[in-house]
Amino acid sequence: MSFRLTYATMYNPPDAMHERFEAALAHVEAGLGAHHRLFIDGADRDSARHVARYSPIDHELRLGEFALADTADVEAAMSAARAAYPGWHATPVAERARLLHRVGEIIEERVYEIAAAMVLEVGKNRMEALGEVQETVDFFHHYADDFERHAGYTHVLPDDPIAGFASHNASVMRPHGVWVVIAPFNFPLALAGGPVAAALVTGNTVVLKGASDTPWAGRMLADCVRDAGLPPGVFNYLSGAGRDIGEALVQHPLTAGITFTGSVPVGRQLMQQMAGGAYPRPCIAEMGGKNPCIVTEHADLDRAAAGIVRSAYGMGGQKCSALSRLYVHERVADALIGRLQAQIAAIRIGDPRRRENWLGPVVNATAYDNYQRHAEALRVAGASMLCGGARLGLGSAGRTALARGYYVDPLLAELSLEHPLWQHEMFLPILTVHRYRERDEAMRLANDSVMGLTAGFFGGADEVSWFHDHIEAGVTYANRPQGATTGAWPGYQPFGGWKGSGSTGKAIASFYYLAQYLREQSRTVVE
Ligand SMILES: NC(=O)c1ccc[n+]([C@@H]2O[C@H](COP(=O)([O-])OP(=O)(O)OC[C@H]3O[C@@H](n4cnc5c(N)ncnc54)[C@H](O)[C@@H]3O)[C@@H](O)[C@H]2O)c1
Ligand SMILES: N[C@@H](CCC=O)C(=O)O
Repeated sequence: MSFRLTYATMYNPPDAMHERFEAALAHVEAGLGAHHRLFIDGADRDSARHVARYSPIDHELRLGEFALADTADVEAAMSAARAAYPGWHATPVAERARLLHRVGEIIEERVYEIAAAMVLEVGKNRMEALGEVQETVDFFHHYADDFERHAGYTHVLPDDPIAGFASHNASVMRPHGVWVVIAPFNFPLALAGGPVAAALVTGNTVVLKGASDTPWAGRMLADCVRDAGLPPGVFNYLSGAGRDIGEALVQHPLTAGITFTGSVPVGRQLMQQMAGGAYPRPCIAEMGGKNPCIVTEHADLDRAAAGIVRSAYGMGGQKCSALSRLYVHERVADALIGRLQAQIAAIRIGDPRRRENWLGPVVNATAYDNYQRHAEALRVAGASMLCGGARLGLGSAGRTALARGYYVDPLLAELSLEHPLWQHEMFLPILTVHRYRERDEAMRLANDSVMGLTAGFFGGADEVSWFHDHIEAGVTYANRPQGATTGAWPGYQPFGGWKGSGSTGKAIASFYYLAQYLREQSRTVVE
């Protein structure tokens, strides 16, 4: 079987992938410092303000100058998207799908260059970056195929049973208009590209806003959409701060619907705003996680340790799916913790441009300071610090090679259950552990969160259905060493949260996803 990159296969790629990545990285680094603009109405557009951005790998590594959109740019993008809407939703489904497949092909042609830029911009390692770009490709193809497979969701229904009349019925799904996509920093391409593809194939036009820390990824997506030849105004890209242009987009009268991916507080605020106004407008909000894993006394502990370390510390814990709460049966707790300590000690931390480094920096100074704050809170609370707790980069007494970036040690701590950090999404490489006695206690604790995104389980095969029946989470994994709670891939694992982690109960790339970008019209015509 030939190699197919997913988050589950990325641990063992062929050498050729590394070689191609390294060539692309050299090419991207040679072009650093360029000026990046917005993309509105089919054209690159300069803005009144710009910001110089630096890499979290090295605070002196200047990535480039990035446009900061203002309210005039918001107006221009919204007007362009509104003007393009009638033509785009009248475009036959097959043509829209063809154009989206073309975007997917272009992203795939650029997979190494885009991944190299994302290593620099986000600080993720090369395989995580390559995975994210390939995931974006798959989103474009998946949604284009899915919409065609559903024949645009049009259903002809039986004629009314009325004597003397031919009364024909149909259910037709129609787009909403201008769809705003607001993306997070941690998957700035995939979690922009996925919703953009879904909104476009269903006939909406789009204004995308990237996160403040990651304007480059969104701009690279805009390049691919532009080069695929979508009509002007169908897709528009803005970069800038949430509080400025994010709010302006949400409050804009032309905004017909939103897909937001980000933190719980912001998501809930946007949901309220979208429910207010003249009438409620759809808001797909994919939000945070505080994801648990249960390990029973029947678990394969080597498998468990591998899955736990990958999910708690991969990408520095900066995944909504990251594992942050571990509940282990007391009879196997010491054995598991010993394995975790050994694996954590073997993690290579450092410049993620280098093949050998698995863990790069956290994304910015705020995350770096939060790590110190949380580590200190754990110490003050008397937690048993089993691994880590130190900052290794900027301003620390740490290793010189790391001293210019936001590097931190993976932290593992045994913590009393009363501590508030069991409830708080830290979004950092920090895992807290509790030893339980009764399986039901572990389940009660795992479900003791307002969030319910992903959950992991390691135990006997005869315990798996108990886990599935009782866990309150939208994405579940049993006995998976490739990732206890992380690593969903379009077409394999639909991805969406329960409780406070998601607003719709329908997962990304699921059978039910695209319908959320449409509104139903019942049509009765009497001859
Ligand atoms: N459920 C999922 O699929 C998923 C996926 C990735 C990330 N996340 C979550 O995202 C968070 C990390 O990402 P982040 O730090 O970028 O999140 P964030 O909530 O800080 O920002 C997300 C986006 O919202 C924008 N924004 C912020 N305030 C806004 C406002 N008032 N109005 C409009 N837009 C605003 C930001 O600029 C950014 O583009 C974590 O909580 C993580 O769990 C969830
Ligand atoms: N899709 C990714 C998580 C995205 C959120 O940050 C995973 O499944 O690990």
